[in-house]
Amino acid sequence: MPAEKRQLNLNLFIYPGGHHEAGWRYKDSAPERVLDIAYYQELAKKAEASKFDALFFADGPALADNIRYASRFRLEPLTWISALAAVTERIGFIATASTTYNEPYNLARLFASVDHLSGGRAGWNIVTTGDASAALNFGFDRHPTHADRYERASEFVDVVTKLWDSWEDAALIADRQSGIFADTDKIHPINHIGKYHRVKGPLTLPRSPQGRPVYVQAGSSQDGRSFASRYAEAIFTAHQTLGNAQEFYADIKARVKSVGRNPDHVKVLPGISPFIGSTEAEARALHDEFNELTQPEYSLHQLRRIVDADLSSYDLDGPFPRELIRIEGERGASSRFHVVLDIIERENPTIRQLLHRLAGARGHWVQAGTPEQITDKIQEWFDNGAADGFNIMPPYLQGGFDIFAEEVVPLLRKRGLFRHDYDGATLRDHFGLPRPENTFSRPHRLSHLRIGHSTSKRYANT
Ligand SMILES: Cc1cc2nc3c(=O)[nH]c(=O)nc-3n(C[C@H](O)[C@H](O)[C@H](O)COP(=O)(O)O)c2cc1C
Repeated sequence: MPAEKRQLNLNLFIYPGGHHEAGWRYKDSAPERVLDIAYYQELAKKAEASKFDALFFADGPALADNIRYASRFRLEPLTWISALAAVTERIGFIATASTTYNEPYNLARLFASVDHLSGGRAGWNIVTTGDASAALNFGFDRHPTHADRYERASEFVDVVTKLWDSWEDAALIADRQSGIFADTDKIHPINHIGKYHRVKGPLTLPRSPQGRPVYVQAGSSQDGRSFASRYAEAIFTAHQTLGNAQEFYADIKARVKSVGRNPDHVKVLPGISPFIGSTEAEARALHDEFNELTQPEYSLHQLRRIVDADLSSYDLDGPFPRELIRIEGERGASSRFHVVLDIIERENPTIRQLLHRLAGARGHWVQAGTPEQITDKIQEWFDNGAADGFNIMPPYLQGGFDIFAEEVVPLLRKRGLFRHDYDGATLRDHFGLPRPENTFSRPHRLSHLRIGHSTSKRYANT
């Protein structure tokens, strides 16, 4: 039997008004529905009918500071996905949550609850939060540095992992006859004392269907890559060229291998925002139509956030003043800054051209073409060591997704690149990821467990 052909993983990445910054203004958008659960339930059902792996929701714990011009409010993702899991059966849900502005115990409970209630369909996009203004919502004077945020993130994930393992799989018995509901010998405190967190445990509920929700990571800096190689099972990333995406893909897979993990168990998923037309000219005209709807005040503000240069007094149709950009410090550590710098150096755009390049998807790959051309591009990256799948980022909703589902998905199937139906029931099944062993159940941890055992008895009696 020939080995089964490698399959793409596809997530629908949802921004309420679509990914193009002016998407909410497009005539076929529905900005009046962006707080209506039925709107997202329709989308989730459509993505499930197309057999997508998951829906993905970004987040940050602060209001975007230019909400005047863009549909960039933020619903809380775990609340959001709970309501979507209730009306779907197979599709996964990936919710973003910050390790800088949460506590591990609360977050472990939230995700474990969603994983249980959805039957094993939860994923966690682990972010450290780039938006410094979030600090002011949590009683801090200052946003921690890039390095400190990643250091805290590592300890945070270690704690959450231990909490998710604190009930062994066999701990839940519910035996009417004996009257034993749970085997307390199989429920362990974690007794974590670290630099950032002190957590006794155990968690308030049994191990979840997937063992742990799928660990997703979305930072591509050096710190981000090293974090990803240790923890991530799927990686979201933004690239503009095949070459850059290949470099990232090869680097991540090598790092994963070097820490003794299986590179096939870490899916690299760049973003693509497709403008689709029945001819290339029609697709380009559609893209132009969106760019006409952009508002320079918003676009300049967005650019300033990435490159920290004030361009408001410059002629938008003049050359981009490269000399304003400084690479050192925090900014130089951020991967999105380098994506933008790379566009400036490669394409030498005017300021307006750069604003339009970024308006589509904030530095993600924007492609305008026929369904055939979009399919070719996806296949090119998939076949040439640049991607295991993609975050599909429709420029507007819902039509921007509908056309991808109706026109591109069938072509991907025809080429044998995408599933006709789900094989399994959980998000891990869709991504081809194993269910992780429980760290408390491993034979070599038995001596440790004995210590935990006596403590767990104490816990049980209090
Ligand atoms: C597809 C994608 C989605 C992301 N979603 C979020 C998000 O929801 N919240 C967030 O704070 N950062 C998000 N990020 C940003 C990264 O998590 C990270 O903070 C940023 O890239 C800076 O980190 P880095 O310098 O390690 O790349 C996302 C990045 C990508 C590529």
